[in-house]
Amino acid sequence: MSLIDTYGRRINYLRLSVTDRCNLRCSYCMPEEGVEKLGHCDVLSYEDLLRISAEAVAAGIEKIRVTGGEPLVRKGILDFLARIAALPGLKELVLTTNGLLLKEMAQGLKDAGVQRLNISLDSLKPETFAAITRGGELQRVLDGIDEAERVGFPPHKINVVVMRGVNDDEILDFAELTLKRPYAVRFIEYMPTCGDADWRDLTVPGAEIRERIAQRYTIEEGGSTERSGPARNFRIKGAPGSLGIITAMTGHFCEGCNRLRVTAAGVAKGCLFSGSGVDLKPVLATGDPELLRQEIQRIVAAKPGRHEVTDEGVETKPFAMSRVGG
Ligand SMILES: Nc1nc2c(ncn2[C@@H]2O[C@H](COP(=O)(O)OP(=O)(O)OP(=O)(O)O)[C@@H](O)[C@H]2O)c(=O)[nH]1
Ligand SMILES: C[S@@+](CC[C@H](N)C(=O)[O-])C[C@H]1O[C@@H](n2cnc3c(N)ncnc32)[C@H](O)[C@@H]1O
Ligand code: SF4
Ligand code: SF4
Repeated sequence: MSLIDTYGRRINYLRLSVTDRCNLRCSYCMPEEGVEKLGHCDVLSYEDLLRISAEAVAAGIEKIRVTGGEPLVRKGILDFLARIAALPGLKELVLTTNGLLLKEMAQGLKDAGVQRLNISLDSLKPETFAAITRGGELQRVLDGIDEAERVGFPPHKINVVVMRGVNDDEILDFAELTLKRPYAVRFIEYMPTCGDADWRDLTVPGAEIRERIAQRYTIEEGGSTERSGPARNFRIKGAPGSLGIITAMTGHFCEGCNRLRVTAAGVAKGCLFSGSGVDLKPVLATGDPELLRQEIQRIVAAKPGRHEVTDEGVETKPFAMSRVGG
């Protein structure tokens, strides 16, 4: 089976948010006081998340990325991941994390069948890291990254949200990390999802990030695979690691978009910026897998052609990325 939308795009990638909770409060993701938490009844049970995943895979999804909030803070996550990994037909199970709990959980994640980790890391300086994350301890994340490598994960993808005047002085430091380690460092353009008025000052265009690296190093174009994300990849000549830029604001990767999202509250979204999305709870309540599969097919059919972030900002209402899963 395959899921093809009205623009001819094959949708084979599901981003599944398992919680809206987080052990950090990144300034670009949520307000300082945090966001109102979903009640326990509003968060989908693991059983329901599994039913959605099973039907999505049966319909044509090949890759599932588990995200959040912070997925590693949800109780029982390792058992859940092992059950997802066992779904027949699923080719890739991957996870996006802030890395704070990796030191303790890396082995468990590997044993559960997670194949690869994307780790958010916005600064290599303890004070800047603490300021961006509002209290996070950099060393814990670095230890977690090392531990995940030690237990045998393939080279990690490191996500860096670049913000002018905050961490853009570290673009070269992050690029140089790929000279020492085989990581895929991806710079993400800051998106004004929280409705902030000063986003123009903060967003550093991908072209500028690349140019700053190119001024210092010879760069070569790098490849991307069919199920790979929205990053445009390149590398410093001779480096074991690679670099990528996710031009969420200035670029147009929507024509190649292959993804579907389900939030922790059970709302399916054809696009990161889809306003209200489709609540899957009523169809889950019927207990009928066929109806669930049909609903997934309908959401794919209604997937918008492009994003609603333009040079003017975000057209949709502000939202906390932690609610949608990035
Ligand atoms: N606009 C937009 N941004 C996205 C999309 N997918 C990912 N991003 C941005 O890229 C960030 C990093 O995403 P990840 O969770 O690492 O997933 P990914 O980039 O799909 O990862 P891979 O599948 O490993 O390439 C997200 O949090 C978003 O900020 C997308 O479909 N549209
Ligand atoms: C919402 S987090 C969820 C997973 C996990 N807590 C983490 O931080 O990796 C997923 C991704 O969204 C990105 N993100 C959140 N808000 C963003 C924003 N305003 N602009 C760009 N990326 C953002 C984060 O950097 C992170 O890589
Ligand atoms: S980006 Fe991830 S770690 Fe940071 S607040 Fe959002 S959900 Fe938490
Ligand atoms: S903005 Fe929407 S359509 Fe564009 S790549 Fe992201 S999810 Fe896909």
